[in-house]
Amino acid sequence: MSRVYDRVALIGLGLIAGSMSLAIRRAGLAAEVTGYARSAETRATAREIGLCDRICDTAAEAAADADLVVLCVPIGAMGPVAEEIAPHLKPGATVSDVGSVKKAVVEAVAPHLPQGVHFIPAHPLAGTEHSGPRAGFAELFDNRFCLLVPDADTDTDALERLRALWRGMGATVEDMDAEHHDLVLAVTSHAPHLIAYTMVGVADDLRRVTDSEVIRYSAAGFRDFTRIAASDPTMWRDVFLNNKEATLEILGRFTEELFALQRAIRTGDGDLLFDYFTRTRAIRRGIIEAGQDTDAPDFGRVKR
Ligand SMILES: NC(=O)c1ccc[n+]([C@@H]2O[C@H](COP(=O)([O-])OP(=O)(O)OC[C@H]3O[C@@H](n4cnc5c(N)ncnc54)[C@H](O)[C@@H]3O)[C@@H](O)[C@H]2O)c1
Ligand SMILES: O=C(O)C(=O)C[C@]1(C(=O)O)C=C[C@@H](O)C=C1
Repeated sequence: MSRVYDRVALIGLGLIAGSMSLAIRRAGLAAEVTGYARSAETRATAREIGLCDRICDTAAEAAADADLVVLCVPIGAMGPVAEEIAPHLKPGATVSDVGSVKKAVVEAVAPHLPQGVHFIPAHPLAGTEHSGPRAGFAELFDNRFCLLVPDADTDTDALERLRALWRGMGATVEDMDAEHHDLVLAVTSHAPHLIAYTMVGVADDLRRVTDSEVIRYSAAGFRDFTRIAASDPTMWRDVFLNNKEATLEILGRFTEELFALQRAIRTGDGDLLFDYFTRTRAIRRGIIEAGQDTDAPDFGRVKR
């Protein structure tokens, strides 16, 4: 794979930035990857494990001279970080991000960026429940989608280079507009996470009543929920605070369906339950036929 950028700067050194650095270096996509994280402890860990070619003590130092700067911080930190690096950006550089919400990130970041800097938001549909600089691995983006959010004014060369970077990291790249992205992800990622958090919370409340049996005898379905509900609290707090409208819309629909199923159970309406589960099973089979892997945690993986 050939070099796409001379210098890539990653701001925020957790699961996604760590995986990006390893994937970029695996494929030789940049001459140098610099990194910055807010806490001295994270920077020390990143240095110790050789996560990037160079770890900087300020965001400005990491971003200076970079051809691509990727914001890999929680959604709520995107705006302040953009403001901090803005005066140090090289003319012609591209700024991108990996945030799980797009409209709020565009609104928070774009106003800070100077003329002559290209801003192309992105979202790799890949992750795990782990966070921090030790969580990254080079294969995270292999066969996953990465959604880019260009607009009508986006520079085509800058867009092609960012596409080449994500393809080089193993991802399948598609474009989407920010509002549509946030609605789709509210269905496929944000609401499911909230439901998992809730279910594990309910089980935790019940634990006191059932003498820990819900944990001891947790079945596969519940274990999947606990994996998802172990995800980073800061990241997910920021996702919900910044994709409020779409998430509330989907949760409203979810609650209505839940009430309908609840009623069917109470009234013994087996036909309704059977028909409903038949329909949802077909959706699962459709995902598999479309080339996505069968394991729930691999949702988002694509056939190449
Ligand atoms: N985890 C996932 O599954 C996943 C998947 C796709 C996208 N994302 C998005 O990627 C971003 C990063 O997520 P992650 O999973 O890598 O999180 P993470 O917690 O592993 O890493 C975030 C890093 O940002 C640092 N940080 C926080 N605030 C900062 C600030 N103000 N300035 C500099 N550094 C700061 C933290 O110290 C940490 O090192 C989030 O916006 C998230 O929505 C996450
Ligand atoms: O597999 C997981 O642990 C994830 O939650 C990854 C996941 C998802 O919901 O699919 C989480 C948030 C993202 O923004 C992208 C991917």
